[in-house]
Amino acid sequence: MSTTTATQAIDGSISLSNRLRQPERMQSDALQIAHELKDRAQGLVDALEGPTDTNRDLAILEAQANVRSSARELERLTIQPSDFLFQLSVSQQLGCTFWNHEISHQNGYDIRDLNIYNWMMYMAKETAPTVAHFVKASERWPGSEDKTETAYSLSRGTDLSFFDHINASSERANEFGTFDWASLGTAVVVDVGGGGGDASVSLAEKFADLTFVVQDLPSAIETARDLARLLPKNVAERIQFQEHDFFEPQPVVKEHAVYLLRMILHDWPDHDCVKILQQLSASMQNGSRIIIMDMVLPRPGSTSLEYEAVLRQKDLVMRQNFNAKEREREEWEVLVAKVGMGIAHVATPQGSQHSVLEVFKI
Ligand SMILES: C[S@@+](CC[C@H](N)C(=O)[O-])C[C@H]1O[C@@H](n2cnc3c(N)ncnc32)[C@H](O)[C@@H]1O
Repeated sequence: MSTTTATQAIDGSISLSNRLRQPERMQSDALQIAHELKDRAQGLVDALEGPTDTNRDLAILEAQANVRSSARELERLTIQPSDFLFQLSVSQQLGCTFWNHEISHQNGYDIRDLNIYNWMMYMAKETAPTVAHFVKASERWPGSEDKTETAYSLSRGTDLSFFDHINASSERANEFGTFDWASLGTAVVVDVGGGGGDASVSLAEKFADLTFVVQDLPSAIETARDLARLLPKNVAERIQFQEHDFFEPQPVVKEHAVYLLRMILHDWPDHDCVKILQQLSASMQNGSRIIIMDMVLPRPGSTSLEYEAVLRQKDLVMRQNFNAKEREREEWEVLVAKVGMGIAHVATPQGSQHSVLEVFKI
């Protein structure tokens, strides 16, 4: 193995171990040994990169033996689901070069790939607890075909079915809960660039006094209207669909109207956002406001590396697709100030990547 390969492997494992060094995993033996393994692997790299003298070969042999010993210890452990990823990441990056580890060779995943990493985190956090409760659930409800008597519901301590539980705790439900929609009374919510109207439908189901106008380009509105035929009457009768280009003057002009921009502005560079906001500003009346639901990027280093990487990856996707971007709080402030507006409130619901920004005309 070249020293470059070794160094890359170590670098990779160091950044991964930082990403995975969450408090809930600190207690396990596996983690301790994995850290020891990492240190010992670093020792091997040092030995390999060390000065070429008579002690070098001995140092390499000794370091290699240390690595093997930690690796064997790690392999002997029964590893908890949350530790599995850590072991896998270490063995992926170190193991395949130092020893033949079954998992790394069989699966061939590169855990440095964020998608693979996210998938594995999902498996460990979401799927593993369900799997772990399968036997108990089978014992408690032998042969049950009831949607609420599952390993999933047992593992989450809920009486709800999978989908009801997901919906009750979903990011969207959470996200919408951040703003006091009920306080608007009988206002109209204009869902600007509302797509299929999903956001309006979710809100209409919860807030019976609100009415909605979902605006989008003609083809999107056509599809949305088709889908709306499936909605229950008490929801459908409060949602209108309207073809509207948000670069054109806003047709809904009403006191207390709320203009919802959900996942819109991140698709556009600043100069286009200014045009979109100017059209809304021109139509805003007494008590009107804009609710922006979009990402507010954390300042570099202010959150975990892993979380920041996920968000910044989305920032790159915006750049790659639209020459647009995700914005930090200061960037949002500068943007809305360009159209004479200010941000009254920013809230980031727990578990959501989106924030809710309440924007008023100054
Ligand atoms: C990322 S989607 C967001 C949809 C919706 N707001 C949501 O939260 O699910 C962006 C939406 O903007 C719409 N859009 C793009 N350009 C538009 C324009 N010039 N006028 C109105 N809508 C537009 C797209 O059709 C699409 O539905």
